[in-house]
Amino acid sequence: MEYDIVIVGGGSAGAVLARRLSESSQRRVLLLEAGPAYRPSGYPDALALADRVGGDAAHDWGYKSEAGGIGHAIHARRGRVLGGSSAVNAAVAMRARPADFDRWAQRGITGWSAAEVLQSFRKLESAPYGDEAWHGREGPLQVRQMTSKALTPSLRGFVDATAALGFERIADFNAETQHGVGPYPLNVVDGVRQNTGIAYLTAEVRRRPNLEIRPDAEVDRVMVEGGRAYGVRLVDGTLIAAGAVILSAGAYGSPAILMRSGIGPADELRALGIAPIADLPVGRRLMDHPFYYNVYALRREFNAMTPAAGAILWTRSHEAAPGELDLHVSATHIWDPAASPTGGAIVLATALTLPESVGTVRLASADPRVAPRIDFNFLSTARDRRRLLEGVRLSRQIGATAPFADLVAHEMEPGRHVQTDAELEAAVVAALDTYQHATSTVPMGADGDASAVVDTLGAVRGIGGLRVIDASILPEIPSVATNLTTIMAAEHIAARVTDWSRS
Ligand SMILES: Cc1cc2nc3c(=O)[nH]c(=O)nc-3n(C[C@H](O)[C@H](O)[C@H](O)COP(=O)(O)OP(=O)(O)OC[C@H]3O[C@@H](n4cnc5c(N)ncnc54)[C@H](O)[C@@H]3O)c2cc1C
Repeated sequence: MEYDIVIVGGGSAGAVLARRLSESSQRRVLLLEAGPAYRPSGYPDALALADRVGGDAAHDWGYKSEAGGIGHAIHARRGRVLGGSSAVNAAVAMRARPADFDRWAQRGITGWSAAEVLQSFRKLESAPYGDEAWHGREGPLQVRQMTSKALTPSLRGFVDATAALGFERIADFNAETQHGVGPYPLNVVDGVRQNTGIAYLTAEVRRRPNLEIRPDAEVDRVMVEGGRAYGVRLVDGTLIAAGAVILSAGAYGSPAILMRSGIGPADELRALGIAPIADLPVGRRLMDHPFYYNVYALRREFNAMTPAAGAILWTRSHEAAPGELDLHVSATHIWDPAASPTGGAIVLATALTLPESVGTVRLASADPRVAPRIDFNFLSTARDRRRLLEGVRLSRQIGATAPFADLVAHEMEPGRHVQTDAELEAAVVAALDTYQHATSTVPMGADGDASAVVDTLGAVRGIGGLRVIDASILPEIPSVATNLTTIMAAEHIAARVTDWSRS
């Protein structure tokens, strides 16, 4: 056998694992990535420039969700490149809150308390600001706090208008207090998005003789015999043997690979002609943040749209549980200026950050070239609808408050003709998008939790030598963007597993 460990997917989590696991020169690590692997300084502009969000078609998996209850499909973006979705995201570097980890504990999950994960959050970052109690100074990921001065006039107007409505100003969302408004922390340096292919897989790390990174290598399935994973098969039929397999293919990729390998809901697999080897609830707990864009045309004299991100209000609906912050209003310029009559626009996007609606990821076919079926099942509860609409009303209230209101020409979306609750609900549902934060399709859980697929260190139940470590194992979606929490999860597990071949 040539490799001790094969990691499938070099995204937010996979790049972390490739670096950490190859720190021991005795361990031979292979990282397989379906997309290309650019040099750290060689990413094309479509991926490198932080103001361009979502990448391009050449580096996207092209997934579309099912229309479902909201009546339309959504482009579920995922980066297909070394760095994964961290190479196409908005580079907002915010951590899950202690209240998020408290909910994990309520599920019986141990080892992931707010105090325990804080050390892993500190370990991942290099932040030249903030209190050392919260921040790391020497981690691979460069994180910078946007200042009010660096914001465009309209983004600053958003912060000031929100503060004028009585919300607290937050200088550092990654410290003790999150309830309020302030500029984003970003993993951006000199306008370049620091994806994990850059931050974790530096030229020096890539030179390690015991680490091989193989691009353009798409995995079909995990090879399992006698209840043990012994390698993977690529879509082109190549077999690769390894002592242990880690799936880090993301919230759509990892469940799809598991199911093609016979690990998933047995009835569904049989119906597709796949022989089940472990009947587990893979793909049954898809969670994501529903997202609605309240858009304003900027007045021509305030048309600046760079930097694109931004600032955020993190707050709670009237129905939030105690201690929870279940709404975001995120202010960015991620909008085509040509679509604005004034040549400039600002988006106040509302997200429900603690949705109770749960969706699914299923296989459409045993053929790895066929995309999985993604059903977000957004707004399937009345409470989710009410809370999201409360957020959109708040966003429009900010939109009508000075100084923001003085900087914009008019509201473009949903537009002034939308006034009644029924009109607003119809407009929000018709244009609903995802925040692109899919999680929990291969959820971790305590022993005895029948809805879990992996244990608290990512080991797949009942299969030896197989782990899943990426956004799919988060037991539920955190109330914030998911990149930092995914990177943290990889750091957290990498530091705790002592024998990767056992599970
Ligand atoms: C447009 C967009 C904007 C976002 N904005 C933010 C933001 O500003 N802040 C934030 O915190 N989060 C953001 N997110 C979410 C965040 O980026 C993701 O939660 C995070 O990157 C997920 O990490 P992951 O390791 O689970 O998966 P990914 O990073 O997606 O990595 C999976 C990797 O596996 C590879 N792969 C998949 N299948 C296979 C296969 N069969 N064989 C081989 N390789 C495979 C993929 O190509 C990819 O490289 C955004 C996401 C998107 C798409």
